[in-house]
Amino acid sequence: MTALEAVARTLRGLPRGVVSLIYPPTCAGCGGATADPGALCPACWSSLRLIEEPVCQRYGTPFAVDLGVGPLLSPRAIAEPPVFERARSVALYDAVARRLVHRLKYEDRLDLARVMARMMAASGRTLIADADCVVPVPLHRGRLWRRRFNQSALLARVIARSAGLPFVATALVRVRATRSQVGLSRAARAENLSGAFRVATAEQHRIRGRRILLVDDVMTTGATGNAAARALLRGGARSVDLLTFALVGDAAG
Ligand SMILES: O=P(O)(O)OC[C@H]1O[C@H](OP(=O)(O)OP(=O)(O)O)[C@H](O)[C@@H]1O
Ligand SMILES: NC(=O)CC[C@H](N)C(=O)O
Repeated sequence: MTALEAVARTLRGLPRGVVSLIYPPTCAGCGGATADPGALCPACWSSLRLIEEPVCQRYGTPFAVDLGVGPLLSPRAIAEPPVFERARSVALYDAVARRLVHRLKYEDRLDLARVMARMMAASGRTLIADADCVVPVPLHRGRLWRRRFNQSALLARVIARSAGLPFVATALVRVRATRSQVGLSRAARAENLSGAFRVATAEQHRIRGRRILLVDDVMTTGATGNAAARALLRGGARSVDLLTFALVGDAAG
């Protein structure tokens, strides 16, 4: 057991009140004081722009007005249908959502995965109900080595566990070391991700005939979701839905 594991085990053994005295609970969004560990403070909670129905049935983008007719498709979903069946996200990628995503991904705040995944499980309940297994968008092994963790896998694992679904972490592989999508145009994002994923032959049996719930932290243009869904469908998946924590409104974000 490492020193860190020993500390973690000791803390787990202590009553919650004692742990809170040593580590007072802080807001997952701004770091300010909160009542509950892993929760958002009232200010961050109210600024999070949660996505609610009515949404585009394919992309999960919110509509400004409820037209009272369903199922609804956005003009983009008609002009440019995605490879995945349906995408859903918890919140628009505004200041609070961005902070959560960046803290998890770039500041090693792995503890945030649990609270973010819980919100994803709620927003994605329809997708989860139709899924046979949960697959994270993989990182290329080089980036995984540098980052030391895959933020999407952390989210996917919690979602899978809470739903009682198999967590299939290694069947989808990123075979090309793509540059980050950040700062790329819509067309460049699709180009960057084209052919980046493949289903590992040895694990094809875990994908074949299955309804896959693909999990990522953010969807911007859907290029990553499309490329991953295409690989999964080629690998024999029956269908692919995409669940992300945040949805970016503009493609250059
Ligand atoms: O919908 P899209 O336009 O494809 O954009 C979303 C993708 O971009 C980000 O990844 P990034 O390329 O920054 O890689 P990283 O997660 O490894 O940092 C994000 O994590 C998604 O995977
Ligand atoms: N790659 C992405 O789409 C992430 C969202 C955003 N552009 C950022 O800089 O954080």
